[in-house]
Amino acid sequence: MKVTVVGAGGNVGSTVALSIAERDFAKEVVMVDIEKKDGDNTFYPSKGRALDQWEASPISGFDTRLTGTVDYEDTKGSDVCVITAGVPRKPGMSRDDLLEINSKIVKGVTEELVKYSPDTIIIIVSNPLDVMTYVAHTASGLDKSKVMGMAGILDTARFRSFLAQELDVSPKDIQSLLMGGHGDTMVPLPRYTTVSGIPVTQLIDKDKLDAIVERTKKGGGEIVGLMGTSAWYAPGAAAAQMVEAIMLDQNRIFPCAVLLEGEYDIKDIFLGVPVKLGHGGIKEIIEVDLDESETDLLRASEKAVRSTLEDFKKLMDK
Ligand SMILES: NC(=O)c1ccc[n+]([C@@H]2O[C@H](COP(=O)([O-])OP(=O)(O)OC[C@H]3O[C@@H](n4cnc5c(N)ncnc54)[C@H](O)[C@@H]3O)[C@@H](O)[C@H]2O)c1
Ligand SMILES: O=C(O)C[C@H](O)C(=O)O
Repeated sequence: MKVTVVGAGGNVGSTVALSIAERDFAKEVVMVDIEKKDGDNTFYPSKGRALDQWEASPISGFDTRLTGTVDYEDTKGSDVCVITAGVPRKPGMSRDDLLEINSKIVKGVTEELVKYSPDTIIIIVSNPLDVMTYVAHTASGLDKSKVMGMAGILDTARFRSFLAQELDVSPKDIQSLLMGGHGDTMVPLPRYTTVSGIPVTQLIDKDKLDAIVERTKKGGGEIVGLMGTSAWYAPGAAAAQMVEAIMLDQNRIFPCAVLLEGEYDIKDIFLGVPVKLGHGGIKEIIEVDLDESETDLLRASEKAVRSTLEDFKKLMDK
């Protein structure tokens, strides 16, 4: 029950680590980041954040050991590794603008991780998400069931939280599905959204629902506009939920970015679809019926991700 989080000296990574610790199912969370120089000083953000979080254990009541490091040897034998290493976007940027810098980081980090944990499961968080998951899969040599991207849980959580606010109901009672890439072309699916089993379309006007769908698609950008950098609380909780589902073999159904090989008539890219998560990683890709307009939206999202993937391949050829 060992988890590694790389990029854990930063915002999302440290939140993933704390969220895992607070759930108290893992024995150990190793937090990796690089050292930072400032003049004559050298700082170790992953060690600092790990120590600060471990000091919260008596108050929050968890046993999960949090340790910080810059040495991959300490990650040896990890069951699950979460990669949040990379640069977040700033206002005016798209996630795709991070392609060049983050692909180098994710490739390097993945190679280090599999050196010490050749059977691990990898969850990618770094953006642009769908292509970074492709990069990690290629660099790791791991089976496709063991490499996945976190985005759909976050995006559906945004959709669910906005609906809960509009309907004045508990967010816990809203279930939803969302597919496609983690960008503005993502495809929230109101037809697969219910409030305790009641189709949401029966509870809310079409205009209001359409506005909430649009807000969800731009949910990441809304936070960037407010903070000058991207979100971490909801993304951190979402990645921790995936780790928990895998390690406790919960067989939970979540939308995750996975390698498609013909499912939904899509091949050779990572894209968000519903999957069953448990021991071993992705146990099953679930194919749901989509109507014509939903299929068109998924195709458009596939096209957008494919275009970023082509850009990545061109970078590799340079
Ligand atoms: N998938 C999602 O839904 C989602 C949500 C939020 C953020 N993100 C992405 O997650 C990434 C991290 O965001 P953040 O807000 O935590 O940024 P951050 O700057 O706070 O943290 C990133 C950390 O990565 C570290 N890092 C950089 N290069 C590294 C390397 N080679 N090895 C180890 N660590 C390295 C940095 O030192 C930094 O501490 C960004 O790419 C962001 O776009 C994705
Ligand atoms: O929006 C971003 O750049 C970060 C992340 O993908 C998000 O959706 O919050």
